[in-house]
Amino acid sequence: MINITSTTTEQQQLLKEGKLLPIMEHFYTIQGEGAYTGVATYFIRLGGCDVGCHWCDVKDSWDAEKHPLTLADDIAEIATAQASIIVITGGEPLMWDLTYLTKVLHEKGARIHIETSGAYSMSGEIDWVCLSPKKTMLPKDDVYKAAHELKCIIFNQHDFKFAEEQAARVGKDCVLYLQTEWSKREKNLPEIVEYVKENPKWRISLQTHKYLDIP
Ligand SMILES: C[S@@+](CC[C@H](N)C(=O)[O-])C[C@H]1O[C@@H](n2cnc3c(N)ncnc32)[C@H](O)[C@@H]1O
Ligand SMILES: Nc1nc2[nH]cc(C(=O)O)c2c(=O)[nH]1
Ligand code: SF4
Ligand SMILES: [Mg+2]
Repeated sequence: MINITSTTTEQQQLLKEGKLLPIMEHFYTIQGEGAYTGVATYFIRLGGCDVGCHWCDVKDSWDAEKHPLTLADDIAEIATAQASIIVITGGEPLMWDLTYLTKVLHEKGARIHIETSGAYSMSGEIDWVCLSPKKTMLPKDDVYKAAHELKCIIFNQHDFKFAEEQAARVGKDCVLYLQTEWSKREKNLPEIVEYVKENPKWRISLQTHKYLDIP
C-alpha cells in the first residue's frame, strides 16, 4: 500500500484495511476496450500510480494525494445501484488492498472486473482480470496467472515483440489483444491489422469510448 501523508491515524488505519480508498472519479458508461467492449459498466477509478507510462491517458490519476479518500461501503452502494458489472481501474488499482471493496461489491451481487498493469500482486476477489503489461514495471507472477485478457499497447515496433513475450507468460485460455496507443493510431492501425492477419491468435482492441466521445 502506498503512503498518503495528509491523513489522520484513523484514516491511515482504514486505508490499510482497504475500507477507505482515494477515488479519482466514478461513472456509468460503456466499456470501451477489450473483451467486454460495448457492455454497460460502472467504472471506479482509484488514484495512485508509479508505473509512469509516458503516453498514459490519465496522468491526473498518478498522485494519490489529489483524490478524495472515500469509504469503500459508500462507493459500493453508489456503483451497485446503477450497474451489475463494476470495473475497478486507476491509476494502478492493485496498489491498494481490494479485499474489502470486492467483498462488499460481491455481497451486493456485482460482477467485478479490473484493469491493471499487474505491477502489484492481486488482492480481493475479481471475476475478470484485464492485464496490460508495461515494460517499466513488469507484472507480478500471480497477475499473469490470474489474467483472463491480455491487452498490449502498441506505441512503436518494439511493442509487437514485447507483446509476444507477454503472451508467453499468461495462461492458455487468456484472450490476447493489441490496442494502439491513441496518439499513434493513424500510423499503427494498418500495421496492427496486418499483424493480426498474420498472427491470428491476437485480436484488435480499440478505445471505442474515444470514438464515441463518452467517458
Ligand atoms: C489508464 S489504465 C489504468 C489501469 C492500469 N494502470 C493499466 O495500465 O492497466 C487503463 C487502460 O488504458 C490503457 N491506456 C492508457 N493510456 C493509453 C493510451 N494513450 N492509448 C491506449 N491505451 C492506453 C492502459 O494500457 C490500460 O489498458
Ligand atoms: N469507456 C471506458 N472504457 C474503458 N476501458 C478501460 C478504461 C480505463 O481507463 O481503465 C476505460 C475508460 O476510461 N472508459
Ligand atoms: S500503469 Fe496505467 S495508470 Fe499507470 S501510467 Fe501506465 S497506463 Fe497510466
Ligand atoms: Mg481510460
